[in-house]
Amino acid sequence: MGEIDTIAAIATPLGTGGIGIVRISGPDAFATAERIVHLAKGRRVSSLAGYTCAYGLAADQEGPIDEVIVTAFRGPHSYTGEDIVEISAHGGVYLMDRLLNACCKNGARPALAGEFTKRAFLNGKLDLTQAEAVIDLISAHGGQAARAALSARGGALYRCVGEIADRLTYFAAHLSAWIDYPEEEIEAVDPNALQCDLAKCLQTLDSLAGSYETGRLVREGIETVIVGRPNVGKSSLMNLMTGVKRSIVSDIPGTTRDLVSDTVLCGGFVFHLTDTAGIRKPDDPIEQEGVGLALEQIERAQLVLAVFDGSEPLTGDDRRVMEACRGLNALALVNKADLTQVLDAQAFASDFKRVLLISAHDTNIIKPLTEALTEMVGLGAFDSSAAIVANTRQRAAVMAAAGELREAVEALENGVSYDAVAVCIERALDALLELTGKRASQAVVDSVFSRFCVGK
Ligand SMILES: Nc1nc2c(c(=O)[nH]1)N(C=O)[C@@H](CNc1ccc(C(=O)N[C@@H](CCC(=O)O)C(=O)O)cc1)CN2
Ligand SMILES: Nc1nc2c(ncn2[C@@H]2O[C@H](COP(=O)(O)OP(=O)(O)OP(=O)(O)O)[C@@H](O)[C@H]2O)c(=O)[nH]1
Ligand SMILES: [Mg+2]
Repeated sequence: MGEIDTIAAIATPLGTGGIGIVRISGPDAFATAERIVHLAKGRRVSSLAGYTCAYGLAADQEGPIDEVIVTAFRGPHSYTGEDIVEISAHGGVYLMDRLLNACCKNGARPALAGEFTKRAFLNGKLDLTQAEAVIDLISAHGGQAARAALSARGGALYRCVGEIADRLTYFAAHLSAWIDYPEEEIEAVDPNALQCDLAKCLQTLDSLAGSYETGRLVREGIETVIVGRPNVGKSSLMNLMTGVKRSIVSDIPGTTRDLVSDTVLCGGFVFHLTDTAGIRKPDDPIEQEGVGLALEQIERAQLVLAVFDGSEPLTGDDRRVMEACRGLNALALVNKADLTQVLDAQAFASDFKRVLLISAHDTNIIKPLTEALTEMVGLGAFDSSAAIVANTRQRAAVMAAAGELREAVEALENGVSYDAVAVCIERALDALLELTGKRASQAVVDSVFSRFCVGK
């Protein structure tokens, strides 16, 4: 390991903004900032106490750059655990670039992607799951994903895994003491109790591994397609949900021909909506292509919203839509609730998981619709404060640990030697410590931080 040096980066997005921040971290952070920023009233950057800020003028050898605010953090009480100075200037590509250059001529070097957070990890400020949560926080598109990432940043997964790791450490220690020092007065290992304890850990790991799919839906959003025969109100529903005039609406059947897509937030969850052409035996080749695209979307979607017109009897085209939805995750929306209803909800019972009466002209339906949508994709009871597995690295580690514990439980069941059980427990422990980074290889750590952006 070489000497720890001082790094600097632009921490705010590159563009025009009210304020832009250059962040400096490392042993020379204060000395570097002092050479660039001249504080008002004769104060010195190097004399600033932690968690204080001061007004000044930043300059390089060319002359003044901008008026700035300097914020001081004294290690270990900072994001990275090192000394940090943040210089906030007016946000602008030129100003930020020039400030960063000034830092790099005065004792700092440009930070690599993720290097601030990597230093925070190396200084014990966060574990690998918390570091990964920082990426998820930055890239969250909806409230639920952001809350889940914040829970992980706060250590939800870290604590859950840590508890299991602590118990496994205890079991492993007890087993090896029992095996290695049979003549000492060590409490006998009770195979039934151990099997039961391991099974409990295994159960927690299995449910954690299962949480990956839920987390993915929350992070990435749900591919949702709106289908139905012409004129039932698909585009009206699209516009109601997006809150803008996204699709053309008219009383002429066959208005929508192409796919129209947009992303909406419902209950803090992200839904990628696609409005489609009305499904019918088309009159012309262009419409025919639109119908083909609609049918393809049904196959691809994670959630199908099938719209019907409640004021009219079911037609052959309606039945074709029902058939296309059979066996899929589909919700029947009986539209035009404001008109006299002739459809019987029973008609949809066999092909759809749920039926909802709506009017695409009424914003009051958004609430019950949101509830139905989230329930349809299994997010009705989503708890954003619970520990979840947030990426494939985490899932692989959890599954590896679970696999080892399964083997340990089986070994106990079959009366195999305690040696074999101890080996499995040790391996499970390795997988969990790699997950949190307590015992992770350089390659694992590097690959986690390679996903970060510069300045984070
Ligand atoms: N200006 C600014 N805002 C920011 C950050 C930053 O680095 N700078 N962050 C960067 O991502 C996030 C906040 N993360 C931070 C985490 C810990 C500490 C910190 O000083 N920790 C100390 C003290 C904690 C305490 O008082 O309890 C410590 O850990 O000892 C600072 C920022 C978001 N907002
Ligand atoms: N009364 C009433 N009319 C509605 C409702 N929803 C939609 N409409 C009307 O139904 C007609 C068709 O609406 P669209 O949203 O264009 O229907 P579509 O399913 O997208 O039709 P295509 O694009 O042709 O497949 C329009 O005149 C809408 O104003 C509703 O809830 N109540
Ligand atoms: Mg339409």
